[in-house]
Amino acid sequence: MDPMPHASPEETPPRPPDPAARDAHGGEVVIRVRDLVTHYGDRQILKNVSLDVHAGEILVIMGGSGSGKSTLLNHLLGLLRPTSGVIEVLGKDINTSKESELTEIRRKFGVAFQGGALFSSMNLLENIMLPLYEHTDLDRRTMEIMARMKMEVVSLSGFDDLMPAELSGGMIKRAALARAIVMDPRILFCDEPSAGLDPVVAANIDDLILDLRDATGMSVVVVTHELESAFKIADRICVLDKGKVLTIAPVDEVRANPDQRIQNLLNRRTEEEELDPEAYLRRLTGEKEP
Ligand SMILES: Nc1ncnc2c1ncn2[C@@H]1O[C@H](COP(=O)(O)OP(=O)(O)OP(=O)(O)O)[C@@H](O)[C@H]1O
Repeated sequence: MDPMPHASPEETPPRPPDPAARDAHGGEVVIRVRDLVTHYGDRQILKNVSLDVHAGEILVIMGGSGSGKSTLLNHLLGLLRPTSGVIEVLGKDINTSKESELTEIRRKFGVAFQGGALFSSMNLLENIMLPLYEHTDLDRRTMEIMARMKMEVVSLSGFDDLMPAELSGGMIKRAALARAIVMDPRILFCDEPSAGLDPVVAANIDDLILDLRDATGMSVVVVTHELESAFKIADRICVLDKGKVLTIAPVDEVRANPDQRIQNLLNRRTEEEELDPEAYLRRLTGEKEP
């Protein structure tokens, strides 16, 4: 008997789906939030927030100051317990998960914090290796190689020995991204990845996030105030207002949404620029930004 019968073309087994090739809006759900309610003391901060994040998509969370973006992000990271509601990350309910299960889920996501959150006493290489120390038993040499591969991805090769105080704002953001992806996460969370950077450096960070997503197929959740950045990188935008989701939709739909609260948020930058007399004067005189 032929131990390996040849399959006819009709019998060819189906290929497993390629997550990177899936439709960003119809693919597997990697984060599922339902009716999330949270309080600080007596004050209700999030009001029945529901949203999904799909495999391979970039979801940008926007909203005015105090609208609840950081609170929502902290919930997704399992750092806060809600008053009620469900938060499932990669199929696990993180509110009811044990600490050991939470650690297992956290291995599968990376976080790039707003200020970089680099340890000032460690050099760049050590900072980027940190998650490997925390979550793996790899030998130091392997960790160094893995960290350097990610430093190359974010254009920080050769800066192993620099201390955080010696890095520019853009380098700190890139270092934070390198550390966040050093474990090849399924989900990357970025808190204000381009805030405080000049426009060219900020645009580089946006390109980097897009390239990382395209290369790995990971999902990315970004909290940002930067409108240009949101429009450039988002597949979908979730607009929060006073703890409620006003809309969660593709960029073009959000821009065309007639809701005045959404339009106020989207037009904020233009209004701010119009009201800035110094910027106006600089435009007239052709002087560069200080
Ligand atoms: N630890 C806390 N204790 C009490 N109230 C808090 C706490 N953290 C945040 N808040 C309040 O909760 C609300 C939502 O805050 P949050 O930081 O989530 O908003 P945000 O949209 O991220 O704002 P920003 O863009 O200014 O960072 C705000 O009114 C804030 O004052």
